[in-house]
Amino acid sequence: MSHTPLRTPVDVLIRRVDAEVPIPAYGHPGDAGADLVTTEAAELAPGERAVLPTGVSIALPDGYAAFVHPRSGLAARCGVALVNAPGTVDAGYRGEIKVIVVNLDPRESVRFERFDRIAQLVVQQVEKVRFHEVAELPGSARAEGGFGSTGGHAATDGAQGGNRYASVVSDREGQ
Ligand SMILES: O=c1ccn([C@H]2C[C@H](O)[C@@H](COP(=O)(O)OP(=O)(O)OP(=O)(O)O)O2)c(=O)[nH]1
Ligand SMILES: [Mg+2]
Repeated sequence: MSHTPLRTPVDVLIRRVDAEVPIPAYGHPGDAGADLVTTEAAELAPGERAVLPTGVSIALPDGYAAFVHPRSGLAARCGVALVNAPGTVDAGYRGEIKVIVVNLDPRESVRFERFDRIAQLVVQQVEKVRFHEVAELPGSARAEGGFGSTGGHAATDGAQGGNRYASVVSDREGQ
């Protein structure tokens, strides 16, 4: 089945900081993210992180932002994550887009060669809000429930915050 775009693509100006870098491209029609490459080779030991250059800078229209997302293949195969996922590229940012990668594999190093695809860029419209301070917020069904308040696991039902999870994990490890 052919893919008919429902919307006209948004035009984004791009500048190559590295003369040879490929322009970010969508792998398939309908993909949300255009792949970003690293222009520098790098080797990360287990637990090590690096800020890798992508060789491109962009000028987004006002009202848009771009988000640097991880690639699931790299995550599943090598344990590579983005420290700040998703990274936020502001509309006014004209510097080179960088990717903050970390090797979460406990044993294996990971090596990136120049022009390996390391992340993907998702461009989205974003709202700008005005904050209006009030003494009381309007009620809601969820109210202040969060952090596992809907349950789903007997051990965490009724948990009020993050500490409870830490004790659940350590209890299991001791078994
Ligand atoms: O993964 C990322 C995240 C950010 N940036 C660039 C674009 C973004 O517009 C700028 C600032 O990012 P952010 O606001 O997340 O960082 P900050 O620590 O708040 O820095 P600043 O004080 O410059 O806003 O850095 C990247 O190139 N890659
Ligand atoms: Mg900031």
